[in-house]
Amino acid sequence: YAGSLSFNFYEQSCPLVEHVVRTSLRSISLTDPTTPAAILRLLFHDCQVQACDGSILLDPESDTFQSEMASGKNFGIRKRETINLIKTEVEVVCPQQVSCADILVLAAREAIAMSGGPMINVPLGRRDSSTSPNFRQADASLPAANIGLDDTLQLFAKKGMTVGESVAILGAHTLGVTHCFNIESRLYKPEVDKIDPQFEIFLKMNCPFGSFTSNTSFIVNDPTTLSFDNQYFVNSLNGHGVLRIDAEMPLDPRTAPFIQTFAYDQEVFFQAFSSAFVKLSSSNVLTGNQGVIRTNCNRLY
Ligand code: HEM
Ligand SMILES: [Ca+2]
Repeated sequence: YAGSLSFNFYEQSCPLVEHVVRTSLRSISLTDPTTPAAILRLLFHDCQVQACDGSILLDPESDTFQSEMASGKNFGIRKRETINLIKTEVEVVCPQQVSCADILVLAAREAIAMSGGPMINVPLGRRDSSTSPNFRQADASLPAANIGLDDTLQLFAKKGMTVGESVAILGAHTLGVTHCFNIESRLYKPEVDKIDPQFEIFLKMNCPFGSFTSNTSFIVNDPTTLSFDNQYFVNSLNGHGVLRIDAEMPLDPRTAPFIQTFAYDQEVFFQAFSSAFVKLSSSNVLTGNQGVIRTNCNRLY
């Protein structure tokens, strides 16, 4: 049967879960301050393939090596092991109660809050996938790095987001980095979107031709890459959007008003982001007795 998500789902079965996720993620982030960015992107990529069901956490099956992580669109995805580490701690206090999918959602909302963003109240009760999507499914479901605005708005409309919420959720790019690999086509292949000439010089200096396979050449997504603030919108208004979508939104009449509002008023951004985050993380999830509660997030059984 399908159940439903609720805000007090673990009140009886695991009242400590939020506390465990919070303290654990905080201590891990002390040793690597880029953890919050990685966790937030990890959540998006989990939710995009099937649903937020922990499928991205599954290791390749030894005989096929065809897990969704084999998709090129998951380039740069990190910290899958962090979720399993937190899961191990949760298993100690409440064995077999909390899904990996919920732990990832809780970790992502802690990642946002600990970086200075809003503390988002998230509904819980997701179940983990009992199947392992392959890289083809991930290829088909994840947006390309050079996706344009129409396709992006369509993608988020499928999660029930308004245009304002779609703009807000991309404010997640207030954290973290983009590897040169992901802007190769923007910089060195004839593309439809125009780059501010000064900024193009900056990008090409940091991502010279031939740097694409390197794991160590990247551009920060906004100047305050460790803070969850509204600088992403200020940055993209100034023509410094790193990805095509970051650059297109301030130029399109459908999205420009939201970019301006969010750049001007961080509180309005935080509110729109919070409702978008709940939609992103609740869409089409497994509940009730669908799916499973994994013991080890990286394995099906
Ligand atoms: C049209 C939709 C989107 C596209 C095309 C897109 C694309 C990308 C790309 C290409 C990167 C760079 C990855 C790398 O090179 O390591 C990135 C980074 C990132 N994205 Fe997105 N993204 C989208 C939506 C989202 C959403 C909805 C979220 C979260 C709610 C998100 C969160 C992040 C974060 C936090 C990073 C930084 C990761 C890190 O530093 O490790 N993105 N995104
Ligand atoms: Ca998934």
